[in-house]
Amino acid sequence: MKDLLRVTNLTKAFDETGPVVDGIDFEIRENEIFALLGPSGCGKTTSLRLIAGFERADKGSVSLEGQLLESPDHHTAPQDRGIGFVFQDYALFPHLSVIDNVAFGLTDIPKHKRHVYAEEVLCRTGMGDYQKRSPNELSGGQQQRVALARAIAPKPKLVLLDEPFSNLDAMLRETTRKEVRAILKKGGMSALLVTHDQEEALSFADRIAVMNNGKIEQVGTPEEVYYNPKTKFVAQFLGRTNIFHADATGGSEVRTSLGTMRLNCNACGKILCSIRPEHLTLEKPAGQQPEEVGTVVAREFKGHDITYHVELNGEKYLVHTDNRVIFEPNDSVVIKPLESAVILEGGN
Ligand SMILES: Nc1ncnc2c1ncn2[C@@H]1O[C@H](COP(=O)(O)OP(=O)(O)OP(=O)(O)O)[C@@H](O)[C@H]1O
Repeated sequence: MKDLLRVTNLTKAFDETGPVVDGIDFEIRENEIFALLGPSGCGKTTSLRLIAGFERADKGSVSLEGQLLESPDHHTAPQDRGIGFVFQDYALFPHLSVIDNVAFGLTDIPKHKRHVYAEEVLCRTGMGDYQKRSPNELSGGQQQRVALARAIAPKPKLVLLDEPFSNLDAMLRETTRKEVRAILKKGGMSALLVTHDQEEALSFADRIAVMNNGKIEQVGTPEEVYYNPKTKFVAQFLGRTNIFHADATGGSEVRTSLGTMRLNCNACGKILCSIRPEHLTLEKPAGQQPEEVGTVVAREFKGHDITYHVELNGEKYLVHTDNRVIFEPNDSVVIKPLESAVILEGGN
């Protein structure tokens, strides 16, 4: 797949406290949905605004299909970038009907054709029956689909989505997310989603850049960043995990307080590792040494699965099992790894 958007060493400071976007690099490919994921204040929205053209870059560049859009010496105006936006608060024009909202930006096509085309796009986003309504007569999810119709109607090469689902309740958020993804994929469009919600990024994007403190810590597919985090921050931000130290001796196995465990690569020396709770399971003790036997200290029953909190040698571990593995608090248990642990630091 060809690169569509290329962001190189992009840097922005608002004051002397230092850059809020600090030398980020990534590219978005054609037909790709990409997410910038990170905690509040890490610089996601500022990155998006630099790409959109609402902020000026201090260093680095943004280019689309090889055309420079932004650098310290160059600035293409937002409306000339071929980029569409969908914001958190939908930002529909309240005094215009749904169809007029969508037709508004279609200045490149003759006036008499604008409504015909706007109707076509509204049908594509499932809003064909609501053309005459005003935005305040729509639910949040419907407004969001109109906002998407308006953003994609001028056929932008790239659509920027800034926390577009965060004003929707949990149920509607999930369905709207699925629908929007399907619409973008069907239309062969590329999109950049900004979110602090890891589940949203994991389920919506083809690839994710995990951002912390103005920098990108890792770029990868949802599976890569979740199961093979490169840093402690990425491991912890993407979901619950167990972090532990170990002494590696040069091979791909290591003795840990959880017993002998495989590693994701050969390592030597002190290492910091991560293993997801669902990559561990529990068994009844059967002749293990006392230091290999832990105690269940709490249990979270969630219907189809269970998370156990287990104390072992003074450390707490999380173990996620299906609901057929039943232990009670105070039971003695042995923790068994089902997969390799991932090295986060050290080991070279
Ligand atoms: N116009 C501005 N002037 C000064 N500081 C700003 C400006 N815009 C953003 N900031 C600061 O830059 C930092 C990054 O903000 P940004 O909105 O990019 O973060 P974010 O990751 O999108 O956060 P959130 O998820 O809360 O929206 C924050 O500390 C913010 O206060």
